[in-house]
Amino acid sequence: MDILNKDLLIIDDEENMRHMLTALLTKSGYRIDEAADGSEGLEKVRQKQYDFILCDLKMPNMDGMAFLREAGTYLDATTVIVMSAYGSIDTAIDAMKQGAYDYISKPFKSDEVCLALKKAEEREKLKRENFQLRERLKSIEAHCNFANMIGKSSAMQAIFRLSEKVAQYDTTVLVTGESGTGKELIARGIHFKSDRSQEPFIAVNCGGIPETLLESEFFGYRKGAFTGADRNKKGLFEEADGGTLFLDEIGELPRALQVKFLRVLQENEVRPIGASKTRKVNVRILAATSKNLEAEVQEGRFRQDLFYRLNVMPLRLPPLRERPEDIPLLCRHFIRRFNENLKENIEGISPEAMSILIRHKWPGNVRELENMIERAVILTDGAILSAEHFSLETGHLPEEDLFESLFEGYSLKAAQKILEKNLITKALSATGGNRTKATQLLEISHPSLLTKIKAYDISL
Ligand SMILES: Nc1ncnc2c1ncn2[C@@H]1O[C@H](COP(=O)(O)OP(=O)(O)OP(=O)(O)O)[C@@H](O)[C@H]1O
Repeated sequence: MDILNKDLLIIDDEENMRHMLTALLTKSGYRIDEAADGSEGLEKVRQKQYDFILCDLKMPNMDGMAFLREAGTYLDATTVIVMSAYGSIDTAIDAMKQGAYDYISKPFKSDEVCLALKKAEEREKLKRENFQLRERLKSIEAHCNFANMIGKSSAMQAIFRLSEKVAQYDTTVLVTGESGTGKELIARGIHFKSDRSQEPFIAVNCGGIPETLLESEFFGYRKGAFTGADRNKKGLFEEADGGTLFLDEIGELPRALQVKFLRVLQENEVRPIGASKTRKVNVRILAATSKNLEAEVQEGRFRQDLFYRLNVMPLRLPPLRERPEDIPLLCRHFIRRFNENLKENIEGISPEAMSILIRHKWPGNVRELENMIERAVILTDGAILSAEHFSLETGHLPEEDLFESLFEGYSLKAAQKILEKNLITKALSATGGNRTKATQLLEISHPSLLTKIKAYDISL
C-alpha cells in the first residue's frame, strides 16, 4: 500500500507520546506534524489539509471532542482516529458520532496504531473509488439523453419528439429496427427522461440467456426450489422494481415464457420459482426487436395477446441507409468522441470519403459507422480521414447528397472556405505536391495558392 506523501497530524498533550508516534510513523512513510492541544490542532487544520489525524481526547485547553466540533468542515477530507484512555469507551463512541472514523485505547502497542491507519487507508481508497464510479455514472447518464442520440433527419426528429412525450408516462414501448439502429440508446433515453431516472435501468437480451435459465433469471427463485438453489435469488423483474426493464430481442422469448410475461404485464406481480405467494412489482417495460413481430404472430411463434400488450406505443427506428442526411452529423459526433477517448486530433473527413460513406448501405447501421470511424481514426496519421481509411467500395454520389454532407447552414463564406480547402488539398494530392501543376488545375496564381495553403493550414 502506498502511504508515501500522506500528511498526518498528531494532537496530544503528552510530549513523549508525540515523539514516540512521530518516530514510529515517519518510519512508515507519513509526513508528520504535531500539535500539543486542540486549539493548536485547529490552527494547523485551518492552514493545511491532512489525510489523517491521530487525536487524543483528554487534553487541557481544548480537548479532543471540542477540537472535532470546532474543526467541522475542515475535516471533510480527513480521516480522524481518536486516542482514548483505557475505560473511556463512551467518550470514544461520542467522538465517532462527531465524525471520527476509529479509536484506539491507550496504552496501545505500535502495531495497533499501524493497523488502525492501514484500515483508514483502505477506507480512503474505497471512498476514492466510490467517488470515481459515481462520476463515471454521471457521465454515462449525461450520455443517455436524446441530446446524445444524434439525428437531424425528419424521421429521427419525429422519434425524438415522440420519445420525449412518452417518457413522461409508464406506457410500454415497443422499439423496432434493424440491429445497430439505436434501439437500446433510445430506450435508455426514455428511461433517463422519465420520473424513474434515479431508479435502475436493466437491459437484458432475451436471446442471450439459455432457455433453461430464462425463467429463473426473470422471476428469481426461493431457496430449495430446485437442486442447487441454496439461497433466495431475485429475478430481473424484481431487480428492476421502481425502474425500467429493457427487454431486447423480445421476439426470441420462448412461447412457454411469453404467457408468464403477459401475466406480469397485466397483474404487475411475479412469482419466484418455489414461492407460494406472488410479489407486486412496479416495473416499466420497454421492449425491442429486430424481427417483424407481426409476422412472428402470423406464424404462431409469438403470442398475439403479448404482442398487443407490448405494442402500446410502437417506435420504429429507420435503418441508416434511409436517412443518409444523418451520416455527416453522426461522423462528427463519433470523431469528437474518439478524439477524446483515443487522444487524437482529427478535424474531419475528406469530401471523397464522405461521399463513399453516404453511398454505403450500412447493413450494421449506426454501430457499423461508429466502428468504422474508430478504425479510421486509429489508422490515420493526418488530421483528415480520407477514403483509404475506410475499407468501402467507392462510387459516385448524387450531387445534392454531397452538398448536404459538406455544408451546413447558409453561409456562402463558410462554404467557400470548405470548398477551397478541399479542392486545393485534392489538387496537391493529384499532382504529388507539385504546386505549379496544382495552380494550373485550380486555375489560380502561384502567390494566391501559397496564401491559401497558409490560411487553410494545408500540409502535404
Ligand atoms: N442516433 C444515434 N446517435 C448516436 N449514436 C448512436 C445512434 N444510434 C446508435 N448509436 C450507437 O450505435 C451503437 C448501437 O446502438 P444500440 O446498441 O442502441 O443499437 P440496437 O438497435 O439496440 O442494436 P442491437 O439490435 O444489435 O442490440 C451504440 O454504440 C450507440 O451508442
